[in-house]
Amino acid sequence: LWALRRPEKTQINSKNSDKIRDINKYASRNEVASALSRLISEDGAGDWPPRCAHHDLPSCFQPYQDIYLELIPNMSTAHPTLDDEANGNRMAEFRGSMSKLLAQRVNIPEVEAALKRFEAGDRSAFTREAYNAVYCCIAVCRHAYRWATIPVVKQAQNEMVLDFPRELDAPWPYLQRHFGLTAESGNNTANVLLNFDESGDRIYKININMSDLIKQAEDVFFRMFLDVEVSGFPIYHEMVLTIVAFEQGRKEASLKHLESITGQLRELLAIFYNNMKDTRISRTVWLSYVQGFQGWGVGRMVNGEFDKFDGLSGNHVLFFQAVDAFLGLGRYLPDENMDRYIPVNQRNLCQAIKKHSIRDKLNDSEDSALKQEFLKIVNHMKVFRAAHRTRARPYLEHPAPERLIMTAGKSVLETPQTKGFEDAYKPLDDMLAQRLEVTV
Ligand code: HEM
Repeated sequence: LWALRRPEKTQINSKNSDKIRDINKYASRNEVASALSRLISEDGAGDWPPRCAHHDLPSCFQPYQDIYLELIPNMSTAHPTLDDEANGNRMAEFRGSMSKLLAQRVNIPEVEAALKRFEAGDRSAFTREAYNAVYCCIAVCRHAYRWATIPVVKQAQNEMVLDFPRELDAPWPYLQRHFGLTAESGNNTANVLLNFDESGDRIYKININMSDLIKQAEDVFFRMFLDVEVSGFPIYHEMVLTIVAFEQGRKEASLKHLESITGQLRELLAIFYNNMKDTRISRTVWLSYVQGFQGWGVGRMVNGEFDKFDGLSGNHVLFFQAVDAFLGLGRYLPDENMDRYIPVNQRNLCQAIKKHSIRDKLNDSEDSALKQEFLKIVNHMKVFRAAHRTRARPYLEHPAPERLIMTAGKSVLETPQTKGFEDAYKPLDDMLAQRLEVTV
């Protein structure tokens, strides 16, 4: 019956409507507009950031949401212990309860049949916004099972391969195929961007019964990533207009659009400057309570070699990839990581932006105003990268004796040979320094 009640919405009904119409108008003539239009209609379910129908899940997926919401209050503890056995017991208990409830309530053949119908193009089964909600839900359930206790503890970090309940494995390949990704872990789109409903409330929180300090750190941290894409959208629109105007020889108009990007970029980066600080996101709790859930660090043996997947990183964020492409800079992530963690429509958008980047077509004498404007954007990005580098470190440096040194995006950094934080963190800090250096 629910199939009858949920026709796919094609109508655009958001504050972005005018811009979306504009983008669609250029889509047949311009590759960047076409890639953006596709991202909006497919991954975004008609908008960007993507729409997500968390309160309207197809019935066979409802148990996953119920189980997450039922179990998650038990996941965090205010008193992490260094006792390996006690931690092992906590993990076993959480995983045991989750496996049991999933087995009792989820009907795997129904789940797979619904995903198969969607894959075959049948949108009567569920809408794109419901599909987005399913993606987020299964991804966060997998991450909850992966860590089983927050703060993340060494026992979980030391696992190399982890068997997931069938209910969590069966839908994953369909979802990853749909978004054009290969990782067994979640990613910034699945776990963070899609984790908001239409009113902007975050659905799958991590620390339910913890202190206000922890809850605020969690809320503010994840909200930043949504807000970056909210402010990013009008910039993507202006990127299209800058490129289209330039390609049509309307350089004055192109400059106006570029100037608009510079102004909006300043506001977007303020989201980062205003929030990534101790008073908003406490350094005393971020590492232990906020970051760990989004890590991964397990994998599988492939042809005798261990293949490990990583968790989430700011490097997944579409906006920064798009700006780099617009500036004509090389990519930060290697191909393998793009294919694993970045949805294909986001990859294609950045590729189209890079291909049509107008910066290297500018002529010294005629286009100096455009050149100058691009330099302003470069400077904003340099300031962001320098600030990100100095602000990230104290969060990662904070003591968390229950765990090994780890970032969510690069997994455990520590080996028996590692000599403390400096030593473990150096390669990552070097990557950030290197990225700052190539931002020219
Ligand atoms: C406490 C919070 C944060 C920490 C500890 C942190 C740490 C790091 C580290 C170590 C890297 C390099 C390794 C990697 O690629 O994964 C990185 C990359 C990156 N992070 Fe963060 N990050 C934080 C928050 C953020 C936020 C809020 C954003 C954006 C809204 C962000 C955006 C990026 C980007 C775009 C990169 C790729 C490198 C670049 O483009 O310069 N990070 N982060």
